[in-house]
Amino acid sequence: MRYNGITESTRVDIMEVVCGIIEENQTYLIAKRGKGVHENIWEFPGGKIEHNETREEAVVREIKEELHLDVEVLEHVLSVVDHREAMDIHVHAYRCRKIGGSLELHAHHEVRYVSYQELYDYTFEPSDYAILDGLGKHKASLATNKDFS
Ligand SMILES: Nc1nc2c([nH]c(=O)n2[C@H]2C[C@H](O)[C@@H](COP(=O)(O)OP(=O)(O)OP(=O)(O)O)O2)c(=O)[nH]1
Ligand SMILES: [Mg+2]
Repeated sequence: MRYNGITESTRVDIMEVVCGIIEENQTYLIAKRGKGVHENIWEFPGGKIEHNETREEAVVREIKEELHLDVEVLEHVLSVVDHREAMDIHVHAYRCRKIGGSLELHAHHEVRYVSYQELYDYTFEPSDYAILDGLGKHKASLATNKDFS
């Protein structure tokens, strides 16, 4: 069978995932994955986009479900593609700000707020290092914007 000119054997499924980079006082929230797939890997909280929701809505929902925090999405930072054997994972990363809620861990073993430099001391999903680099570039451009404090 063919899908848009691509044979079935080469067709790659795509999983669309969002994650939120929650900033607080020049630090960023990272979370250590709990029991299940990729346990103990550090990540930015998030997950799969559901039908009929925007990426921004998915960030807000996932962070509420996983950490019981209310966040406001500030802006898109970067989207990366992780080519896995079974599928391609598209990860869309957004800067966020906490606006409410009290931390509860529903999907992770632990969270930490760390500085930008400290992020590189942790083991993330391979594709997340591109997000760290993108965040660095984003920070640099924001620093030149006087409207950003
Ligand atoms: N949450 C999150 N997932 C990431 C990141 N980078 C990355 O490659 N992924 C991958 C890991 C997973 O294979 C995939 C799906 O994310 P997830 O496991 O958090 O999805 P979810 O919260 O919807 O999980 P579930 O309800 O299906 O248990 O995305 C990241 O920074 N944050
Ligand atoms: Mg998740």
